[in-house]
Amino acid sequence: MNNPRIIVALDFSNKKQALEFASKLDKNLCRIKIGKELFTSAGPQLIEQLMSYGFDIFLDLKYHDIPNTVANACRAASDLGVWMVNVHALGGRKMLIAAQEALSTKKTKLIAVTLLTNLNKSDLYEIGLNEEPIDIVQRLALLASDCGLDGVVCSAMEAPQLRKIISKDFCLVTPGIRPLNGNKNDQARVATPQEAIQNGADYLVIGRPITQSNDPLLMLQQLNYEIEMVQL
Ligand SMILES: O=c1ccn([C@@H]2O[C@H](COP(=O)(O)O)[C@@H](O)[C@H]2O)c(=O)[nH]1
Repeated sequence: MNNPRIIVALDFSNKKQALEFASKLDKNLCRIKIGKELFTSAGPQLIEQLMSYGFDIFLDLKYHDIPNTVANACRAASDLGVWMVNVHALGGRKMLIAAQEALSTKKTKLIAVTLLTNLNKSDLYEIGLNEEPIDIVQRLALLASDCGLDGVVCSAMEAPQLRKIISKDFCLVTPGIRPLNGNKNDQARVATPQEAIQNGADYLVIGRPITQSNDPLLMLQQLNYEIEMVQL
């Protein structure tokens, strides 16, 4: 597979568990996402190791700070040679532009988180955002696109609307993916893998449905098969 669409969220607490799990995966069937928990415990050395096994790495640290700080963090991430890194779109235009300009190699894709997929309308109301999730996601995605970023993180529920208004090269990365009738855990805005692809998602971030499966490789193969069926 030239362009694996599944990004496995390697949400483990330490390097040993993460490497053991990664050894069960196939680099031709997935990319790997390293988030805050694993990066804090294992650091950049783990990224280098996984890249040496041939995996593309999405460094999901969701930077959100003043422009100078975020720009320097993005430069450090692209120096590591990761495939993708992200920031929060809520950091605003100046931060997004500084981050984009700071990448040391344009081989690293920079994307912006719009609204976390665990948030629903009442969570948003509580923090003073009295709008539909889709309206907020759309506004932040347009901002990210205007600032020259490569794409956004959104839920697959919002992908159809974004596909109507932003160029097809703009990458939509969708967590909150659950098999039909699967446990939602702490996710709110969810979709099945088939729905995500039909809705126009480019990449599907999938954690627990794969990491907690009895046979992760088989699960990965099945999910890829389901995705391919939609693409035919
Ligand atoms: O809006 C967002 C942004 C990032 N994530 C991350 O994706 C995975 C999802 O894991 P699951 O186990 O499939 O729920 C996780 O690492 C999150 O930090 C997200 O869920 N939503």
